[in-house]
Amino acid sequence: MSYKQTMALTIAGSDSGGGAGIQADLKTFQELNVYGMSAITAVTAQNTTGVQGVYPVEVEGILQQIDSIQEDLPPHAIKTGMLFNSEIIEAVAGRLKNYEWKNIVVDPVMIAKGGAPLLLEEAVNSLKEHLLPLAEVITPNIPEAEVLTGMEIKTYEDKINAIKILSSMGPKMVVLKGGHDADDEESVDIVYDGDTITELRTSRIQTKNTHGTGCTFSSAIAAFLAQGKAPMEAVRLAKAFIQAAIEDSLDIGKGHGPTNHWAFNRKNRSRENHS
Ligand SMILES: Nc1ncnc2c1ncn2[C@@H]1O[C@H](COP(=O)(O)OP(=O)(O)O)[C@@H](O)[C@H]1O
Ligand SMILES: Cc1ncc(COP(=O)(O)O)c(N)n1
Repeated sequence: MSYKQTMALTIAGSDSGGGAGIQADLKTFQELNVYGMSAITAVTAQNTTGVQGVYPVEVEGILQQIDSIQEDLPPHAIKTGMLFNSEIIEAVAGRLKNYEWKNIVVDPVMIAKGGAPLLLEEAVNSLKEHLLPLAEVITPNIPEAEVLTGMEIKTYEDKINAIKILSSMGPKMVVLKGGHDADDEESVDIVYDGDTITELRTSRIQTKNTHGTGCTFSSAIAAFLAQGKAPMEAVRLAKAFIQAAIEDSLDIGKGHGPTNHWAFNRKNRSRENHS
């Protein structure tokens, strides 16, 4: 019997603690029945309390990983996470363009939850100029959207203005994530496809265990795109995936524990068993 295996690639940094970065991405792909591949851009020494070290991989080594994948295992979707500096961003963007890869999700990772920089300041313009225009979906959180647009985002009106500026930078869809609005009773992600604004609302879960939420969310979007879902549907499903993963987050480590990648399937299975 022939079976089309869906495949996705993450181009991102490694989190030794397993909760964010490449590790979160591969766990998400696996849970969503998507064969996961990785091109590692940087190795971080990291755990739930913070980032203890950052070691970028040489650009040649990053490109070789991408070339090896393209030659033998072309992906149906790609997600980018931590890219660290402008040299890496421009090299990766060059390959994405040359290989004409579709279904690119760009998570513009800048700062780890504990405050450690995962992107150098000098790299912000490269991100805007070279990577955002290639994206099907970008997923900035509010601080990242402030850096990318150069504006302060406080009110709902600010969010809508920022989304429109981000959209003018070239991605087909912008998802402005609401995880950082700690006072809000809901976690509201605002989606803009260049035409319509859609709000995705879920109840805010009171937990300190949110390490890797952004990585997990963006890789879930990539997995659903790889499966052939339309972008809006992929974002809606990813929001359900991350909600379940935070609801059931893992209270491990001394700091911000990771989300639970099994939770979405477990929830769906128990729903099926009860119907
Ligand atoms: N406490 C929470 N309760 C419910 N959803 C959350 C919570 N924190 C984050 N999210 C969701 O997780 C996803 C990632 O958002 P966010 O935490 O803002 O990203 P990042 O990790 O990049 O800062 C978004 O869909 C957001 O709405
Ligand atoms: C290697 C790596 N990449 C990304 C993040 C951001 O994590 P989050 O999803 O919590 O914003 C991280 N902490 N480490």
